Amino acid sequence: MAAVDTNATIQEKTTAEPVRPLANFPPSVWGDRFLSFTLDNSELEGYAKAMEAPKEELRRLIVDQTMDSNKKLSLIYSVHRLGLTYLFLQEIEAQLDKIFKEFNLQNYDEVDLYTTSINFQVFRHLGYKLPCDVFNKFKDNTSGAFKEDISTDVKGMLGLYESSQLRTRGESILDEASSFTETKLKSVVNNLEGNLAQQVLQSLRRPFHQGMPMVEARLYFSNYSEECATHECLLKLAKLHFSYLELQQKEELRIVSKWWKDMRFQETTPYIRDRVPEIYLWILGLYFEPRYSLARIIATKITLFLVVLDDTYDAYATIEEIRLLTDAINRWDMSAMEQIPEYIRPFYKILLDEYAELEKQLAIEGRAKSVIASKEAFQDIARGYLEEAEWTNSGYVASFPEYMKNGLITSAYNVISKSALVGMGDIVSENALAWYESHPKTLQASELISRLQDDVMTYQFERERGQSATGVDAYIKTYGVSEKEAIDELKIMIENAWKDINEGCLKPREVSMDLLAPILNLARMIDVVYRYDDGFTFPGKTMKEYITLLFVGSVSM
Ligand SMILES: CC(C)=CCC/C(C)=C/CC/C(C)=C/COP(=O)(O)OP(=O)(O)O
Ligand SMILES: [Mg+2]
Ligand SMILES: [Mg+2]
Ligand SMILES: [Mg+2]
Repeated sequence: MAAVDTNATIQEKTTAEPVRPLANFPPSVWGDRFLSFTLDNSELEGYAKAMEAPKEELRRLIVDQTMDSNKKLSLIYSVHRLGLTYLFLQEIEAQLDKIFKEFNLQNYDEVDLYTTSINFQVFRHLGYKLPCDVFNKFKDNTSGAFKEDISTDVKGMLGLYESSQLRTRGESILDEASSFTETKLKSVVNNLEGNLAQQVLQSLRRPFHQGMPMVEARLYFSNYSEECATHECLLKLAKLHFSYLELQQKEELRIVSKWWKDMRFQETTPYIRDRVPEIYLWILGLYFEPRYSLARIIATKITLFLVVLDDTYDAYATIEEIRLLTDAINRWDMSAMEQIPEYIRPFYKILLDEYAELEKQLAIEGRAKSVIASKEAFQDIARGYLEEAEWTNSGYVASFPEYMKNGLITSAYNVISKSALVGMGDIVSENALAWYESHPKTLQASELISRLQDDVMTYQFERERGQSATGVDAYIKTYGVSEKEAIDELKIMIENAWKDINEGCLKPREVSMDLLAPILNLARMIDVVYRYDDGFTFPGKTMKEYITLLFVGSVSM
């Protein structure tokens, strides 16, 4: 009998597939449908030309000195809700500077709740801290509660509800207003009809301030047709603007979908979530302005790399492979290819090539630093993901402070916000980049919202899969509270982080709103994706609805 080749059997044993934490994520709902779009540039230019006339007419209205200030603020509110502020920013700020300077609380004595709330929202959205005292007169002096009689004023209640989302720390009247109006609006919504019913339903589902600007603009156009019709030029400009943006965004989605397919990630790493339209929607949420087209494409690619990385660490690699891959990402050198497992080499090569290409392109503009900042943040998150994997591998449950220190990094909002800067052009000055690198409070708040909202919605799924580190379990362990109390506490932290973001967007700002908007909008996208469920792993509700609204239907107006 031939000697048993023990080496062979040992060899067989060691090459047997290791046990992998596969997640069997639901497949993409979109397939290749966004690849077939073809952009007709003459159609795009046609919309741009047609926008000129209504744009000039609207500009004249905005600067019209004869218009009553409440009417002017109401017009600016509709302009803002339709996503058109960026076309008139100087004119709008000049008007608001003037009206804000004349502010006097007595002027609001006779102003109704709805008008007061429109004024409040316009000023706060544009960065002016109109005092929340303007709402004091709607409270009963003796009981201190909101007067019951305002609860029949549905439009006023809706305006107060939307206003309360813009509160900062210490504005307790707006904390009360948020819950008071939400309760009242929920109690009447089923008896409402027409546009008002749609308006209340939409705000209760997601207030404008927490929504995705591009989608909110489309919903405003549908649900507030009367307000949009007050000026013909506003209606016309909004329609043409939506048509222009739709073509440009469908082309961007085609470009990133084609890139993803050409890179063959679904074949080389088939265990990952196939979510290209969802990640493009996420990045579109950061900035929809036409001038940020290239920025969206770059940021989408880098965020897709993050999905590959996160799912590799969470749903496929062994701890040994994770250690080798993290070391390779720290080394950031093609020579590290041989140390990492076969299946992840294509990803590693594409990652390094893509960043090298970006660095070369941006060096021409003298802005390679923004690429370096993004790359370093990418290396940082790989180390953060390794830390989580080590905890899971050893069964260690981190203390809450320890978890959060790592969790702000694994929120991915540092690397995504820095990646969003890469294609934004000259607005990203040295000072702007230094501000981001200083890890400002507004960015930390957005990271906290991302980390904790995601944990609140995914911790059961992740706990079942043996992941020991989530914000919920760390909080329970550290403070010895029940799961429900832990979740309630995390939600309070999220609410306070929103107040910090609101504060950070008020003048005088540390950097221009162009640089704050991606951070604010990243927080908004967490509400879009995780308010009701884990809308990214299971994207069949909100994300599917938003992708259909923006990229499948046509702008039927
Ligand atoms: C954490 C978070 C919401 C990040 C949002 C930014 C973003 C799109 C990151 C890319 C990786 C990703 C989709 C994580 C969310 O899923 P997950 O629940 O698997 O993330 P986790 O493994 O960090 O919990
Ligand atoms: Mg994950
Ligand atoms: Mg993860
Ligand atoms: Mg999660």
